[in-house]
Amino acid sequence: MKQTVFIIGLGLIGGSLALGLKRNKDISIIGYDAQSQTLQTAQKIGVIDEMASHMEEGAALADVIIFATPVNETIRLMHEMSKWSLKKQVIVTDTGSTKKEIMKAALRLKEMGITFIGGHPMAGSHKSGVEAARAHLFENAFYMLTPFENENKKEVKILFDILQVTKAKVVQVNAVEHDHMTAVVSHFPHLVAASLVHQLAGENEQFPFTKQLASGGFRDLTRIASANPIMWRDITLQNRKELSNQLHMWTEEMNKLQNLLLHGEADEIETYFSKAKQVRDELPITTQGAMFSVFDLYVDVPDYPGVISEITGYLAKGDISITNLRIVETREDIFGILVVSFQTMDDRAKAVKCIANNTTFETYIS
Ligand SMILES: NC(=O)c1ccc[n+]([C@@H]2O[C@H](COP(=O)([O-])OP(=O)(O)OC[C@H]3O[C@@H](n4cnc5c(N)ncnc54)[C@H](O)[C@@H]3O)[C@@H](O)[C@H]2O)c1
Ligand SMILES: O=C(O)C(=O)C[C@]1(C(=O)O)C=C[C@@H](O)C=C1
Repeated sequence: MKQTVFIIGLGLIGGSLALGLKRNKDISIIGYDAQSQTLQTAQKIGVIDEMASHMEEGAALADVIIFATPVNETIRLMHEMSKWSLKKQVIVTDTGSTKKEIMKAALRLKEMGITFIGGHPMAGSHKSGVEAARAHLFENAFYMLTPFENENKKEVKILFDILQVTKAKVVQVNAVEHDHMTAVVSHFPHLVAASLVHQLAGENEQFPFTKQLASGGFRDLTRIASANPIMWRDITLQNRKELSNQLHMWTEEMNKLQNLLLHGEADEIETYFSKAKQVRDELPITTQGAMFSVFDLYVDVPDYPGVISEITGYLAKGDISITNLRIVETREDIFGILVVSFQTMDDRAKAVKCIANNTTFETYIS
């Protein structure tokens, strides 16, 4: 059955969803973005099938409406939506990183008989904008749905089926639990990353060389601080209660560490690091083989048969030896899924050029 999906906000997430959903030939995508340049680019590079000249126009034609806008803007638009004319059976969803406030705003839609199912794909990047959109962004990532409890079972199933083509692992959670869990693994780490960068910036006057020394560790820890500030302003404001609790716990943890250091408690410090290492090493991502050695290269490739031999073929032609090759089956904190290892840094640098010359796949060095 043909379905029309209307996506509002064609940035990294809206654009990636459009590309992912378009793999299903029965889905046609109408798009809208507040930035006319973005809307035109989305049409030009084939992210959407059709442009809506304004939101109500696209909404009236849609079987599914997806808000992929910053979360405060999504709430504002959900209020406006109550004035739009929509298809009777329309399913409305979003991609926002917070869910409690969004579901609160959805109560008004519910009273009007409009089905709203909260959504949040746990995959993304510090990049934003339609140019960064990728059809395969959600492959193997968790995609959380937060319907109203015990309601809309039929519509949840329809949305679940539509999302299957993105190859995400679609799961249902409750909005309050969602905001607690994402505070721990996503929102609070963002505060920490930003604060570490500020701490480095504070060194600039007296020790300007410090920032040049920021290599692997600092860069790994702070990559996410390069993300869109407006998006993160909205997320952290909406989830501020959870973040305040996390901050409180973190402060206690830091005080505990400070004490151990001040008293030179060598054994306890070692135990502290050992426990952290154990938990970190047991995270799904590392058991799935994502550990990297010094000369690993992450190649952001779509999941289709033959893609590995395509890459290794180009490297062989370029006379570049590889020492290992593996697939990372999650996109939760790194971009590429194909990890190619090299014996030397020089080989890896040659591989970056070789892949850029022969493909459009992006490469990353963790
Ligand atoms: N970036 C991530 O890693 C990530 C991951 C999962 C979910 N999310 C969530 O998805 C949503 C979108 O994030 P993104 O990374 O795609 O951001 P983005 O900045 O790449 O894109 C947002 C787009 O929304 C448009 N927009 C803003 N206000 C609008 C309005 N009133 N009407 C129409 N368009 C409007 C912007 O012009 C922009 O093109 C956010 O709610 C975010 O919390 C982000
Ligand atoms: O990989 C990144 O850069 C992200 O920040 C992605 C990330 C995350 O924290 O994991 C960020 C916010 C989203 O709501 C979901 C995913």
